[in-house]
Amino acid sequence: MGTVLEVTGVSKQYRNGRGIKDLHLSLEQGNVMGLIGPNGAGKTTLMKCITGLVQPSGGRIIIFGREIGHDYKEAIRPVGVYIGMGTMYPHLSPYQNLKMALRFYPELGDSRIDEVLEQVGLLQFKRDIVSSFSLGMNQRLGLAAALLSKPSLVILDEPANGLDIDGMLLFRKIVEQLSAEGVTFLISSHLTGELERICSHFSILIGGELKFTGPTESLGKGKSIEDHYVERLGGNFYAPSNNDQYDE
Ligand SMILES: Nc1ncnc2c1ncn2[C@@H]1O[C@H](COP(=O)(O)OP(=O)(O)OP(=O)(O)O)[C@@H](O)[C@H]1O
Repeated sequence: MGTVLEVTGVSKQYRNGRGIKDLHLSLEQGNVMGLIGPNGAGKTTLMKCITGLVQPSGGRIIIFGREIGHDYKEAIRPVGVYIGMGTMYPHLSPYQNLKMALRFYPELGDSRIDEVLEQVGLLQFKRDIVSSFSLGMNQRLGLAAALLSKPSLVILDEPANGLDIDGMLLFRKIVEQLSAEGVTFLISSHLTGELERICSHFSILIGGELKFTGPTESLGKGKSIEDHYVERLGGNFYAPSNNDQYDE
């Protein structure tokens, strides 16, 4: 088993001073890493840095031995990503959206679209218009898009939000099956109970700083991820500021 992702001293400071500070994280092949933290902790920012959607202010990110700052195209090739809604064209169907994404993977045929839509339970809605989709259906489609290229590292930002019970079971099954085949996952979520079921490892991010990273089995007997998280907060429940200014 090799190292898939190495995040070394990664920081991102937005102009409003917020962001993430000096994060160190490492994922081995087949790991399912859950990323938890309060609203505004920096989970999405970290994922955006890893996938090159945001330029870090410092540090190094290496995916399968390739540094994304130097060799972005090759480093990102084995990565499947779903970071939030709004990445699909709403006036197009799932088929049309995925067909566009498939252009970057000439080795994969059209049948791959049906395969991933089937996997996430959306095949019957293949020709519907995405703008008619519910939150859960959008989440399923995002997961399908992330899996389309048969990635070796899958990065999912709050993929379980809005999923119904069937969707949750499907999601769990997909993660279990693929990780058993050696696919590595980084998944952010507020659903700690769900993460406990699927994650081999978890990390806690609070106020842009990593407070814990380690195997789920290192939780003490009878202790949940939520207990661990509350301990790390040290009773200081975090309230995100309401004067967010969005800039790079
Ligand atoms: N483009 C931006 N410009 C300025 N500040 C930003 C930007 N994006 C995020 N931030 C700030 O950086 C911090 C981390 O945000 P981020 O979205 O990474 O948190 P998160 O952990 O994903 O939160 P949530 O659980 O609410 O999705 C927040 O304080 C947020 O306001």
